[in-house]
Amino acid sequence: MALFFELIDFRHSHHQSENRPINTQWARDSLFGDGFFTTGVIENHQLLNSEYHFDRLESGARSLLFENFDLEQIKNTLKESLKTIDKGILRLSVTRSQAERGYAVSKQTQISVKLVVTPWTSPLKQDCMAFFADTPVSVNPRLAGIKHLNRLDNVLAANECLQENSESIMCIDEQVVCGSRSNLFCLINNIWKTPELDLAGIEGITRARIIESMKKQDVQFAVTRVSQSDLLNSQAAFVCNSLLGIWPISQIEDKKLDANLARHLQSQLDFTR
Ligand SMILES: C=C(O[C@@H]1C=C(C(=O)O)C=C[C@H]1N)C(=O)O
Repeated sequence: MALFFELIDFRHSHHQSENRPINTQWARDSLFGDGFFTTGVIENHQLLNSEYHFDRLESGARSLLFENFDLEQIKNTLKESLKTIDKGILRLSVTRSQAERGYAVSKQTQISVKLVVTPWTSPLKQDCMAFFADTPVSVNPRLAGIKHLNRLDNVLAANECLQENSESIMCIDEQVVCGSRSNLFCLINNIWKTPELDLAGIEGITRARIIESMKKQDVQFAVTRVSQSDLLNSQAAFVCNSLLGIWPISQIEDKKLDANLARHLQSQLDFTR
């Protein structure tokens, strides 16, 4: 496949750096993964669980020091955009560009928001077959929890999945953190445990909604350290994300799990995506 080359020569730009037009600035998403995003389901012209998505965007802007981040403008633009879109999958990405090169964020940055909508695809009918990824999850307490644009560890872990209904479980040494594209819960001694995300991983919207439902329904749960041995010896487990909802795991490595216990929880919580 032919390569696509692009040469950008800023040397003779007549614009002073502070007011260089956006199309001649350094786009920091492609250069450094500088930005954050959210992925959600559009139904009846609405972003499902929108408040959770907006909270995530607010948190990402705060954590990555995106000054002058205007969430209200995003909400209004999204509302207008969805007037012509009744159903689909939304990816909303936020990044910034600037005239100066280098890692440091300049005083004059231009924030840009990209909305990409793709057709809705129903989740798989088969249960999830999970395995421990060879790719470790990236550890950084300052970035833990944020759905930032630096997802190469997830990319490599997702590429380890050889079947459509498989999910690779990303770890820090023996500690389970998340799936390549999901969060994880497992049932141990009748307590649903989900890994703490203080060092790595993404605080998923679906994970947050499940925890809230568990609190309301008085289902025993814990946000805690989960070892690979804990998961292998669990009664049941599932992964979740904004597109999958709850996806029961029927096998982790060569250990069979009771996927019906995850389905029972789903009906107990009356949880839909
Ligand atoms: C990476 C995106 O979204 C995440 C990835 C998946 C996936 O790979 O199936 C699904 C939902 C999100 N956790 C994205 O570009 O939307």
